[in-house]
Amino acid sequence: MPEIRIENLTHTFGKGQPNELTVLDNINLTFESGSFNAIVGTSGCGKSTLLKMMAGLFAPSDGTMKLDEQIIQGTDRRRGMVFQQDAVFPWMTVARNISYGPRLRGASAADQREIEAKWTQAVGLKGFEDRWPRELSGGMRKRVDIGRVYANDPDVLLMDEPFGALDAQTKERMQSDLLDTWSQSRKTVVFVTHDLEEAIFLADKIVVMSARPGRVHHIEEITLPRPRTDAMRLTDEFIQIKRRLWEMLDH
Ligand SMILES: Nc1ncnc2c1ncn2[C@@H]1O[C@H](COP(=O)(O)OP(=O)(O)OP(=O)(O)O)[C@@H](O)[C@H]1O
Repeated sequence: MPEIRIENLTHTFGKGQPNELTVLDNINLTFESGSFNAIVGTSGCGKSTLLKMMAGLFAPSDGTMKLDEQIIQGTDRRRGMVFQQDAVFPWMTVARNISYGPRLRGASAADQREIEAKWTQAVGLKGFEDRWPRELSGGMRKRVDIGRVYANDPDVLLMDEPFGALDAQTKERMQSDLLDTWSQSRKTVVFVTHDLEEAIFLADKIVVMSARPGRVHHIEEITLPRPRTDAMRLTDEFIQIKRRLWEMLDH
């Protein structure tokens, strides 16, 4: 499993123009192979920009971003991205959505059925294979999104507030289920969120960013044991981490 290394990365939108805006300033980060990482910070500190660069959607104005020593350039199936808004195709059933990537790459019908069965089960959608997205709740559509990214078997999962639009209870269920899926394959995950509790519950490492321009303010290693359980959210250790991180954020 690969490691992501970000070195001396700076990004300025509209460089050289009167309205140029430096959103990321000298970022140095390593996301270890197989680790679950979260990025938190106030709105506008550049979290999504950093994640989109890791996806290869655009290049930094300065510095490098490497995956296994190779400079990240352009999008690649090895780096799967889940956005806040679900990207489910409304004209495909749940199963067809999930096997979309492999089908595009020419997987046989038998392989597609196998992938559909594996991932509908893994993301908790068994029994819903033939449903249409319009028949699903927001949480279920998110499950389709995650299943579809996993079905591509990426090495890295980049998640931009994937549960941001869900109610609190659904969100907690999705977090636990995501950890279950992740623990079976240990892909390298980078998860952007506003929600400190979500970051602490999920991650091995939390990057706290400060804004204007976005910089790495602090890195918190989370040593809570795995598997994580909902009861841990109420422990003193958890609450103390949350309080400490909350005080670091620019409010
Ligand atoms: N394509 C773009 N062109 C110009 N400015 C941009 C572009 N994309 C983002 N920005 C600016 O860059 C800054 C960082 O945006 P970004 O979306 O990365 O922040 P964020 O930390 O993810 O915010 P949020 O938590 O609100 O999603 C913002 O000031 C935003 O307006």
